[in-house]
Amino acid sequence: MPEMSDAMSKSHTERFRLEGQRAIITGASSGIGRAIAEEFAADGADVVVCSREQDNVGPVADEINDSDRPGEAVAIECDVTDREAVEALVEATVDEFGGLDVLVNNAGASFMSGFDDISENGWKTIVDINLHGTYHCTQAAGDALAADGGGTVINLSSVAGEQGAPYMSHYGAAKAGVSNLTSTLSAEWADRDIRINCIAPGFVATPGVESQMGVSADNIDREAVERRIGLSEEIADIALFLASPASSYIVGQTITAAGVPRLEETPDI
Ligand SMILES: CCCCCCC/C=C/C(=O)SCCNC(=O)CCNC(=O)[C@H](O)C(C)(C)COP(=O)(O)OP(=O)(O)OC[C@H]1O[C@@H](n2cnc3c(N)ncnc32)[C@H](O)[C@@H]1OP(=O)(O)O
Ligand SMILES: NC(=O)C1=CN([C@@H]2O[C@H](COP(=O)(O)OP(=O)(O)OC[C@H]3O[C@@H](n4cnc5c(N)ncnc54)[C@H](OP(=O)(O)O)[C@@H]3O)[C@@H](O)[C@H]2O)C=CC1
Repeated sequence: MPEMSDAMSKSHTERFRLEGQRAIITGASSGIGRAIAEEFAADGADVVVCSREQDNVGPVADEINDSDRPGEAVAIECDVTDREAVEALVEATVDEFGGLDVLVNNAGASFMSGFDDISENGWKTIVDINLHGTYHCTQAAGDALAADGGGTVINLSSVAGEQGAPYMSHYGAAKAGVSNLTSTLSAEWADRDIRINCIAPGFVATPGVESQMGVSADNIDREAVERRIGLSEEIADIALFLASPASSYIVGQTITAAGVPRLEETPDI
């Protein structure tokens, strides 16, 4: 009988835990990124939380550190479109925690507009944050992730990048790029033991979506199954799984998390 690997010899609970892991979560001042940081810290990971404004992300680290979560949090201001700032973020993480095991490329933004009305600067702004931000962070973190036996990258794409969503052509194109980078780079970096996966959420109630679309976590039916809006915690749960050894055989995948398809999208049978 073949010997069990180290990972498989651990209990179910141990394989789902992030104890001792060191993670960077970009765009962690709000919404999905904040929920990921909180869940990772609750599961024992030390987290560096970043966003463009120290005043936005500092309170997230304070809240984690003041709670009974076992993981420690450090807040660092970093705009993911700024390569120097991203390199400083990775360096500061390694200095603070002694290494890096998990990178979550969560920072993202969009606005809704018909294609004809998207200016060149508007297009570049969205591609820059969502796609180039992921490029900068992943490239800057590669060596740190490869050290100490490898690491994990979790990207945030979108259903808009998988199936197309009207009035989001810039965002959908950028997120499709994120999804493709996930599969391409996971093959390229397999020999560095860096496992890369991606989550493509549907609509999730976050401050960003609320400001754009007026939907909030307070006015949804959490028990509903059919095409309800999602919660940040439901996306964070997937990130937790993808970061943990329990998902060790999932590589280069984009996992859609969008509830049940709308009835009108169901084909006739
Ligand atoms: C089945 C489909 C399911 C899909 C689900 C997807 C749901 C959506 C998910 C998300 O959107 S997730 C992220 C949620 N959070 C946000 O979107 C953040 C809110 N937005 C912003 O923070 C900002 O608006 C921005 C998009 C980051 C832009 O801000 P910034 O300060 O960086 O740039 P600006 O100088 O304001 O603008 C740059 C450029 O873009 C043009 N622009 C901005 N908003 C609009 C708009 N509403 N309509 C058209 N154009 C816009 C702006 O005019 C500038 O271009 P120029 O005028 O200089 O040419
Ligand atoms: N909510 C949804 O329905 C969906 C979201 N997604 C994706 O999930 C991710 C999170 O979305 P959501 O939680 O809704 O977004 P929010 O708008 O609620 O939060 C976005 C976060 O990104 C940060 N951020 C924005 N631009 C930058 C930047 N240039 N550098 C660093 N941080 C930045 C913001 O912080 P600050 O302003 O402090 O810089 C904030 O912390 C995004 O990638 C989004 O595209 C995908 C599909 C659906």
